[in-house]
Amino acid sequence: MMQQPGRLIGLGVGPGDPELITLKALRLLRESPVVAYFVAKGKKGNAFGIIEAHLQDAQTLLPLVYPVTTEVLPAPLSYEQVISDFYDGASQELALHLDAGRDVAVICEGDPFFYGSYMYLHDRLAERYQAEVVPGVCSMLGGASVLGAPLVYRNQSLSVLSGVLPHDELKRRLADADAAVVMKLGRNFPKVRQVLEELGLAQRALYVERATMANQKIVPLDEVEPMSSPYFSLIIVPGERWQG
Ligand SMILES: C[C@@]1(CC(=O)O)C2=NC(=C\c3[nH]c(c(CCC(=O)O)c3CC(=O)O)Cc3[nH]c(c(CC(=O)O)c3CCC(=O)O)/C=C3\N/C(=C\2)[C@@H](CCC(=O)O)[C@]3(C)CC(=O)O)/[C@H]1CCC(=O)O
Ligand SMILES: C[S@@+](CC[C@H](N)C(=O)[O-])C[C@H]1O[C@@H](n2cnc3c(N)ncnc32)[C@H](O)[C@@H]1O
Repeated sequence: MMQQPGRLIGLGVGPGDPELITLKALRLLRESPVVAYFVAKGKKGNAFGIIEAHLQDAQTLLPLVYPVTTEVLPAPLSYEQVISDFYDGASQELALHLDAGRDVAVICEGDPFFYGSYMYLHDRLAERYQAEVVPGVCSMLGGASVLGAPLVYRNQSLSVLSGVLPHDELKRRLADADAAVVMKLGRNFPKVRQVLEELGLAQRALYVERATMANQKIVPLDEVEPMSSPYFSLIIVPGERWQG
């Protein structure tokens, strides 16, 4: 008899506070024989840190270690190729478990479909295997909560922007936004702050590092040390308050 393949599960575990995991994610995490997680070299993994207290001895752990995050690659290696090969390899590793009938939960910090690496596994595997995605509280909502910043009132629209965007592109989009969230700061921080200053938005903008995590830090935007901003930080420009 053919072995019934396992399920691929993209499991959002929330932005950091272990209590911000959903009941459904917790149940599926406990039921999954294999737990995979993305992690930067030499680090513990943010998603892993959120759920590790719930793991049981019988579960197989599958760390998927990024070959590169911020390092400059020597020619002829390109970031896109190295990352694409990495996702190919990770998908094959997962497929071995799925083919053997084992469910694999890929735990994701925040939400899996919101800038999560899980998306690249999903794109490679979801046509071949049954895939289930459990949404998580994403970082911008965790950030808005700890900053005490209502995001959008009434008919305002929210722009979610990547700090990786070039200066002019970021400026054009921010100039048009009622309210905005800028993700992926890290080395992009000085450029993002510069744009906010040029637009006169710096006073309204709020900055948080590792929102809801134990080492969360909220710093006034003009006091952030430019080169110390971690990748896990974001800026919120809340919508103008509506006197309802
Ligand atoms: C190149 C760069 C640019 C960019 O963001 O575009 C980038 N990651 C950078 C840095 C960085 N990444 C991480 C750390 C350690 C953080 C720490 O632990 O403190 C650091 C910083 C460091 O190493 O110092 C870990 C990490 N990365 C992702 C997750 C979440 C997840 O996997 O869900 C986690 C946490 C896993 C966990 O721990 O739970 C996910 C993504 N990161 C991607 C790209 C995309 C994948 C590649 C692709 O497909 O292109 C994707 C999927 C986002 C996407 O799709 O856009 C940027 C350089 C910016 C710069 O120049 O400063
Ligand atoms: C690869 S994306 C992952 C997003 C995640 N899947 C989510 O749902 O929020 C990484 C970016 O999310 C933001 N981020 C994730 N978690 C964060 C947190 N706890 N506090 C602040 N920013 C966070 C940062 O801007 C970071 O550069």
